[in-house]
Amino acid sequence: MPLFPLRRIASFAKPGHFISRFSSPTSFTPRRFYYGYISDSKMAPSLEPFFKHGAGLRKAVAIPSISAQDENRPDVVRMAQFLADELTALGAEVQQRPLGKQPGKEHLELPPVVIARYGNDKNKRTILVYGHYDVQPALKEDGWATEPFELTIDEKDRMYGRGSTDDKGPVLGWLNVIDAHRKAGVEFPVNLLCCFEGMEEYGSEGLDDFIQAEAKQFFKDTDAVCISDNYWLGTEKPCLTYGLRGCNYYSVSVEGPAQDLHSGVFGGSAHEPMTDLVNVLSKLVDAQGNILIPGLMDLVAPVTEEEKSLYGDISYTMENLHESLGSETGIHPNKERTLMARWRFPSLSIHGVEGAYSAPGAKTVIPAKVIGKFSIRTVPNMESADVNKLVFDHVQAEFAKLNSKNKLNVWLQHDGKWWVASPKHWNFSAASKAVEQVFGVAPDMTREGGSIPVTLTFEQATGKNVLLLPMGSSTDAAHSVNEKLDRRNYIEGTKLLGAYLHYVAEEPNSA
Ligand SMILES: C[C@H](N)C(=O)N[C@@H](Cc1c[nH]cn1)C(=O)O
Ligand SMILES: [Zn+2]
Ligand SMILES: [Zn+2]
Repeated sequence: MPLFPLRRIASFAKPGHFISRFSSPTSFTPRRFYYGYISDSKMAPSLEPFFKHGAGLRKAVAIPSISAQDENRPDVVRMAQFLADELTALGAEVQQRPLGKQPGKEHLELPPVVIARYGNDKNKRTILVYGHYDVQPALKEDGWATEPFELTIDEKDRMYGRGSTDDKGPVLGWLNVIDAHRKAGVEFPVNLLCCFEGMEEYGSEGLDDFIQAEAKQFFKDTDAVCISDNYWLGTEKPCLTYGLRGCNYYSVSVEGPAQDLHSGVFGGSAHEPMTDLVNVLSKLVDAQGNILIPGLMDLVAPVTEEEKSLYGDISYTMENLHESLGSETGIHPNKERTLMARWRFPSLSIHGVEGAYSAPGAKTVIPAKVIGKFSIRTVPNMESADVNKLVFDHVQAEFAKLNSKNKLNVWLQHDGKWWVASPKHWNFSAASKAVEQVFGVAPDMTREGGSIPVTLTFEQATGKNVLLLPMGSSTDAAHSVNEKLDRRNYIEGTKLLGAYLHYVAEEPNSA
């Protein structure tokens, strides 16, 4: 790896250099835009029209690419086109690959996978980066302080908007890195393959088969994989992530009456679906987070003494937990147990009920059919089929105890496997050096409580090491109201992705 690009990237890591031009709209001129230094003192509080991909994040957030809502499918497709156009303008070879019909919703076409290649030099390593361009649902009336699909920057440089941290900010981070190298005239250190999907928040429908099929085709040159789609443990210290929990997502429906009923007329004389459902849901998990499904915890691999010893050194405090919760309602008394609950043990969450009255005001209706939704985050060594059997048997058994004449159905909506990798690989060493360069600290090695279903697929299909390199922080509220990405994380995170690619280029092969 020639020294020159690394020197350039070292200066790129210092405040005030080219990435910071996107924080200085007032001093923007085309001449200075060309890799020009703009002093920090001129930083303006807003991200308005500066540098293409700062503006790009605003445009991306404005597209409500909600994969879970059928009516937003055209927006998801529009978002794919947006990314494809941006990548093409940056000089990448881009394809939008169809994935066919959505299983169970055959009237809907799955959104395309956007794949791209930037560089094709046999003497360079090839890094495959994955991200997703779909987002969770969001409505202003859910409690957002601002419009969810309008990037809004406050006085503390927090950039609010659905998808800002999960995962449009990180995806655009990769594009920013390409753009910055082109503008700076710095040779790109690796060949980059991109794989950006539009169904991650709905269980990555269709992507596994695509990755398997392309492993020896489009992805064949891959030397390592990097995914930026999770979060730091706190707000100050970056981390590298080597594990994820899996996710089995279930629906349970209860139905009886032919239509909704007047509760004054029929209350007390008919079995009520909502009452049955609430009873069944209450038998899944207790208030301390203990899963009540018999046999489920027996599937979990025992925690070793060596593993336990890793938790003490992680930079995390109960204050970090409280800050990201926005309250002091954590279950466990200390950081070790809290982190184990998040990374090492399964959890069961109840997400909502379809068909139940949820608008403000008092409506005295008995819903005729309700569908409860819950998911289980899985960990080693839980196999999806075993989990499903225990869940289905338990739900049916609890329903039977109610002696209700209603009808219950329970089914799996989607599942994704847990993943744990070895961080002793050049991919992780390169990222660790990049963190030290950009942030001046060694990263924590973490696992993540959330799920990225295709991580394991990439590992198995390519046979290569996978690294998770997060950009956002613990207070970003991904999936929640007021999701945000701090401008600092966006800027420094973009530098981190760029520095990582330079270290990848010079890191020796792992033993
Ligand atoms: C960690 C990642 N950014 C994420 O949010 N993943 C989702 C994936 C998922 C699984 N089932 C449905 N979506 C998550 O962990 O909820
Ligand atoms: Zn995500
Ligand atoms: Zn997500």
